[in-house]
Amino acid sequence: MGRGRITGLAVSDVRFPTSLAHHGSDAMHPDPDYSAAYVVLETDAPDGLKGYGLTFTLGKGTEVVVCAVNALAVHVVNKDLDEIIGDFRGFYRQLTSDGQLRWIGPEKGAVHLATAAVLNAIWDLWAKQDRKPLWKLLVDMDPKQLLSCIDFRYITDALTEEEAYTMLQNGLVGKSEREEQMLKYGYPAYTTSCAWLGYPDQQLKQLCSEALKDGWTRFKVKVGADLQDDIRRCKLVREMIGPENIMMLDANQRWDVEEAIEWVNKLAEFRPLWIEEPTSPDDILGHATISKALAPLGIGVATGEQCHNRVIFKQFLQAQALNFVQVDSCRLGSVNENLSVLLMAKKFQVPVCPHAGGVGLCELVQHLIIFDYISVSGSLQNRMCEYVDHLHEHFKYPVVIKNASYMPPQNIFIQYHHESCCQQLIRPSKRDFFNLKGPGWNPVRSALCFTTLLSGWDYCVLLSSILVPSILDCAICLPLPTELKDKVSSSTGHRNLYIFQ
Ligand SMILES: C[C@H](O)[C@@H](O)CC(=O)C(=O)O
Ligand SMILES: [Mg+2]
Repeated sequence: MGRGRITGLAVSDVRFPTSLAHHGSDAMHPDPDYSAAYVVLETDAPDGLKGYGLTFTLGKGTEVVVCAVNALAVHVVNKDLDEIIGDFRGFYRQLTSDGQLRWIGPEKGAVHLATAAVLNAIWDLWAKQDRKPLWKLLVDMDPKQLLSCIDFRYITDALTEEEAYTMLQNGLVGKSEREEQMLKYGYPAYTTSCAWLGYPDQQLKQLCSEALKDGWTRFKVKVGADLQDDIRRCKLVREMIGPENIMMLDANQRWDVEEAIEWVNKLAEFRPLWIEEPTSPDDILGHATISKALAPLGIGVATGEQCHNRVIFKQFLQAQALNFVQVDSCRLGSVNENLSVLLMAKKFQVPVCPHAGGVGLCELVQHLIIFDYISVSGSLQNRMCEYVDHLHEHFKYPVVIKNASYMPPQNIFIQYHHESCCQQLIRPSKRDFFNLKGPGWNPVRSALCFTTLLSGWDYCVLLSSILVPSILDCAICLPLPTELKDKVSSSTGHRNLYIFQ
């Protein structure tokens, strides 16, 4: 029996007000609202099978990506899944080389983010129909079929399909032992959740202390806005984690090239393993200059979360401009394009340490990096996957972290979205409401907040009663306090902030 047909595509603009608690804040994104353009593909399968995919955004602009997803729908709806999977490279090109849409790309920007969300949902369907988690679908896949999903256009001067095939064949040696190892110990991770730039020192110290108790040994610290603040916070973290544990820095594209070199030299005393995104993600030669200048200090350069396609990564690798490849599972053209970057990184012998600072990114990228270890890199040396501790409760199969490692998902599904979860995704949990409090919240203020909903309010947040939390789940419409309203509207950029549908 065939895999059926895609009969419908729905896309939601889902936002979480993480900026109000400074979660995810950095030197260039002080107020991120972790958000997603969330795609649901319906099929004519008798069991009503659906595919779920997302791409990650920071709030404003999600509506643009949603429009782009709808613009791509013409290539997706009424398509036969067997045809897609049977020529996945061709389907990838249909989405990325639409004769008109490519003009607002190509393979970058909102259309490429939208392509990622749609293709992630296709991979979700494939994994579900084969009743395997995505990592296992990829590990078990015949190398020729795996390569048939990749568009090698523009990268054959760095990696040919034949070279990639040889790599995958070589990767068969020791594969089952590495799979056993992953099932037993998981994939090593590092945490960014202790040291977002907007966190006060007290919160940073408390989170570091908790993370150390939980077994974390690798910590990423946000830097780049103020040198003295960076020195103070890096000193604090290094003192908390001790000389043996690993620290990384992340400047989120804040500096010019020379400025980056000078600034990192002044933070070298804290012995960071890498400086992440020291300058523009478009400046490949700039990264090469920084990498060369910092090499004598033993500080590597990492980048990738805003590198929009395989061609950029190809040039970073060819120019020896980075020491750590940080693929973003939802920015590149889904699994298809991520595979090409994993294979190029292997060829250039540069470790992949994926980006995962965003809603849903951990849930997806764990599959890619576990596959990478088992079937491509075969090494854990200088390799680790980012973990951030935000919003996992909204996923039907949230990531499982044990001893600071990603445990391979065992469920048959791709583990990151399910319809009931979709409702949750659209509906922040009480925890998100409490996050809405931001610093200085107290029960008195929440009590003052209680008023009946006046019609015409632009902003409201439906939430269960916070007087008797988790018992009375009656939804009470509440107006947001003015200062919160201003902050939220400034972060969302449009007047009608509604978090529910
Ligand atoms: C705005 C995002 O939270 C960003 O700071 C994440 C990031 O750079 C990372 O996780 O690395
Ligand atoms: Mg980063």
